Amino acid sequence: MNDRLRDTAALAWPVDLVERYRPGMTLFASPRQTLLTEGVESRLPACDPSQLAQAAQAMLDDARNQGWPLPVLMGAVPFASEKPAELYMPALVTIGPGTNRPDAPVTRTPPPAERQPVSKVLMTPSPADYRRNVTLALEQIEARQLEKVVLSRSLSVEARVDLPGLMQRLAARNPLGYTFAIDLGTNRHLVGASPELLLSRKDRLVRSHPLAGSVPRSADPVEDRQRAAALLESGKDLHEHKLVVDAVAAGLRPFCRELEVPARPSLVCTQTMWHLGTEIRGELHALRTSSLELALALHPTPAVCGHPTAEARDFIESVEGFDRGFFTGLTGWCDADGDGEWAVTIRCAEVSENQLTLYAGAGVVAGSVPASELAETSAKLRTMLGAMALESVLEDQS
Ligand SMILES: C=C(O[C@H]1C=CC=C(C(=O)O)[C@@H]1O)C(=O)O
Repeated sequence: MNDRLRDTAALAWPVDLVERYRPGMTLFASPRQTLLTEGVESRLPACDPSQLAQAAQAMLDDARNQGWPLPVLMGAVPFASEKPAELYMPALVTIGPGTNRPDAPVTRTPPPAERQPVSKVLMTPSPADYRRNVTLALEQIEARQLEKVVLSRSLSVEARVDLPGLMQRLAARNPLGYTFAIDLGTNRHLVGASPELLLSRKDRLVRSHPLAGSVPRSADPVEDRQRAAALLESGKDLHEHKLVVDAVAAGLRPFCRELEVPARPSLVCTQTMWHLGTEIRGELHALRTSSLELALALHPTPAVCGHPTAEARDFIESVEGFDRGFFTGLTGWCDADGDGEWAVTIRCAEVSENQLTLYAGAGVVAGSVPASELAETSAKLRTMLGAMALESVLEDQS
């Protein structure tokens, strides 16, 4: 085997790869498989965004022609896909089993997060401005300018992050989701634990698992189950969800000879949230359509932007007050055969030396309540804050 690709599937549990992660590497752990990469062989040069998937495929084909057994491209595409993506072919890829193996722990007991002093907490927009943004969105919805828009906020904190420990805790808490740490260069990392699959491709089989319509979990088990049951019956949330499912199905249909779209969503839960989710499966017409091409064809879905897309994007730009960067973009990998997995970049943070920026958003449709959307974004922020013992920063902010 070429020494640039190590396949440890027969030997390792995901635990081994997650524990081996160090800053500067890239980790992408999913129920299907875990990839840990080191070094950068080549970076995809900036190109016309409409040519991104073709440029990526050309780079992977070149590498294969030079004798690599199965070249892989990893990285992240920002929310605004006209901005530069961070996609590269790693020098060394280690592939291990996925996190969804009942016989295999995702991590041994992860090291506990150490409490630490935090300073300079900045929320953009402020909680009051976020509620005001939701009210403005509801006016646009009432005036039929929009049907749905996803509004988010960012939280910057000055704090030091122990990235290896954080990745072990996130992976242990997110065995059915997508745990990632992408090296963005110059000491910056994009890290997260996303519950949402934008697109996965294995041979002709494609899968997408959009989530939309959510409620925070409760510590009281009875109340927790009641909230989940109410979500499944909520007309507002079912409408918010259907907009996403319809868009994903419409995006995949031209590429697929068969597409299965369940009529009703099911419940998906994380440590902090209940979501409505629908798993969509399709069979591709043509094997040359890569996972990256499919993922870019779907992006941005109404789970992160809104409906209609262009109007929602303009509204987000006019009120949100910060650059989303990679948040609500896509993160994952694609190999030279076109197989790959792309998660929606949510429940995430950008980490640099001693600065941390976290993000969370919520879908607004007719019937949304500003205070509930604010509470939903706080609960979503707790995915990352909880894994860093930083939940207290929300106390004065939500
Ligand atoms: C934009 C986020 O969540 C999306 C994904 C799942 C459920 C969502 C919702 O119910 O609003 C959002 O569409 C986020 O977590 O920051």
